[in-house]
Order: sequence, then C-alpha cells, then structure tokens
Amino acid sequence: MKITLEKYHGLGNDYLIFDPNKNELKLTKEAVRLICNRNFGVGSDGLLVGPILGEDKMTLKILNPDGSEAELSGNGVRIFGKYLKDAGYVQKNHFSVNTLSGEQQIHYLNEEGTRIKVSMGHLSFWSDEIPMTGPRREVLNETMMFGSIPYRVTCVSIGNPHCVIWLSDISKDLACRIGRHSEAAECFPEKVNTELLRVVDRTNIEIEIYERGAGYTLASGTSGCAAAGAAYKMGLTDPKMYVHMPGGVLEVEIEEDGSVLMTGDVGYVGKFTLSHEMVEQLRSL
Ligand SMILES: N[C@@H](CCC[C@H](N)C(=O)O)C(=O)O
Repeated sequence: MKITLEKYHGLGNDYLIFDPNKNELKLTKEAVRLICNRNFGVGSDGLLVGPILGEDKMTLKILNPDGSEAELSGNGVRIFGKYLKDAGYVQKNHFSVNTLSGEQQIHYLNEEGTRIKVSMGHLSFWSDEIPMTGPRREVLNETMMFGSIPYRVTCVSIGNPHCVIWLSDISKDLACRIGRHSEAAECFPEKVNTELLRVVDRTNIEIEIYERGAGYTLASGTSGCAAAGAAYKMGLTDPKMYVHMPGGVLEVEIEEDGSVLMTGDVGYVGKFTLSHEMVEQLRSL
C-alpha cells in the first residue's frame, strides 16, 4: 500500500499530514523521526495525524519531529483546517476539532481556506497547570537560570507549556542557546517551549522561538499566543496585537476571560508519495 503525505506550512512552520483514512502504517516514535528528518526523510517541524473520525467530531493528533506528542499546535490546527477543506472533509465555514488540549474552533476567513481564525482556548499562568515544580503560584517575572545565566521569565499554558523571556534584543542564536537549556530544565516536568520576546509597541511584538521536541522554528501559533498573553499580562501591550516571527505575522487577540483568538495564513506545498524502499524502512521501525 502506498503512503502519501501532504505538506503545508503556517508562516514557515512546516507540517506533514498523515491521513489515517488513506494510509496504513504504525507510527512508532522512530518512524515519526525518520519521516520528519530533513536529510533522510521528507522533513518537517512535525506530523499531523488526522482526521481521526469520531461520532460527531474530528480529532487531530500532533507529533513533534522527535516523536513526542504535543497537546496543541496553533499552526498545526490552521494547517489541519486547510487540509480538511482541501480533502473535502468539511463544507461549513465554522466547525470544531478535538486535540489533546480540548476543542478548537476553526473559521475560514476566505474562500480558499488559506486565512484561518482559531479559538485557541484559555491562557493560564498557574504553575500546576503549566506544569511547573514548586509551590502553586502564577509564574510572573521570576528569575530562572538557564545555562548558568539568569533570565526574567513568565510561564504560561495555552494547552501546551511555554516559557517567555522578555529581552530588548532577540536573535535566532540566542533562542537556540537558551532553548537548549530551558527545554528540559528540571522545573518543567513536561519540558517547555521557549519564546524570546521583544515588545515593539502596544500592538506589535517580535518573538524568536525554540520549540519543545522540534528546536528552532520560523513560527509557532501557540508560542505567538503565549508571548502575546505574557506581554499583555505584564501590562506591556493592548489585548490585540501583531506577533512578528521570522516566518511571518500572526494576529492575536486576548479576550476578557483569558481566551485567545489567533488568525494567520496557511500555504500548501504538495503531496509526497513515499518510495517502496522508504515504506519498507518505516515498517521495520
Ligand atoms: N509549532 C507549534 C507548536 C507545536 C508543539 C510544540 N512543539 C509542543 O511540544 O508543545 C505551534 O504552531 O503552536
């Protein structure tokens, strides 16, 4: 049986869709790692498995390129929304999908489904919900050591865990240097996604991202929401802002109850049919 994968990206954060209704393969951690590998596989920042069809809902499973499972991906949900339209699974303009973090609502903002708004769920700064070790508290502006250097850190969950570091200068190099230490720091039992945040003005922020299970990425939807949430919580921005990332810009709006709306674009790259040799190798893993 052939294995086909569809590749999309959300502002340069690229994902492969593995549709279980069209493909048969046991996705072991090793198989996921090989598929996402940029040299030996097709290459991507993650694998989206779905739609897993239930009675009245479609479920999306989100896998990082190291084979671990994520509760949520903002770009992943938008990409999945576009795939569901392209593959004819949905006809409505507004519907919801299930992820490990709960229900996400998807709205198409144009006919082609390339611009999508997603209700991402609620922000929480509470340590037990992120999760983080230590006494229960909101993790706001705490000093944490990453690689023996102290940083002021605000931590937040938007379904998955984030650690936001507010700085006056940010770069890819610094995101990688800090991220390598913060990702698996002891205080984050489920590991963490890291964002370096630069506040441009009250409606614009810039971030550099180091994702849990993926490393440096050009964009991340949940990271954009987490950084926007942290900036707003610290009183640095208005509730509605543009989040500038190396791969492009997301619009993020924080509502009064702490729920977050994210709007951004999705691009389609193409369809990949894996070689017989590759399928054999994946089946052996
Ligand atoms: N790229 C994503 C986030 C993917 C999951 C993340 N690496 C995690 O493990 O939580 C996004 O667009 O949000």
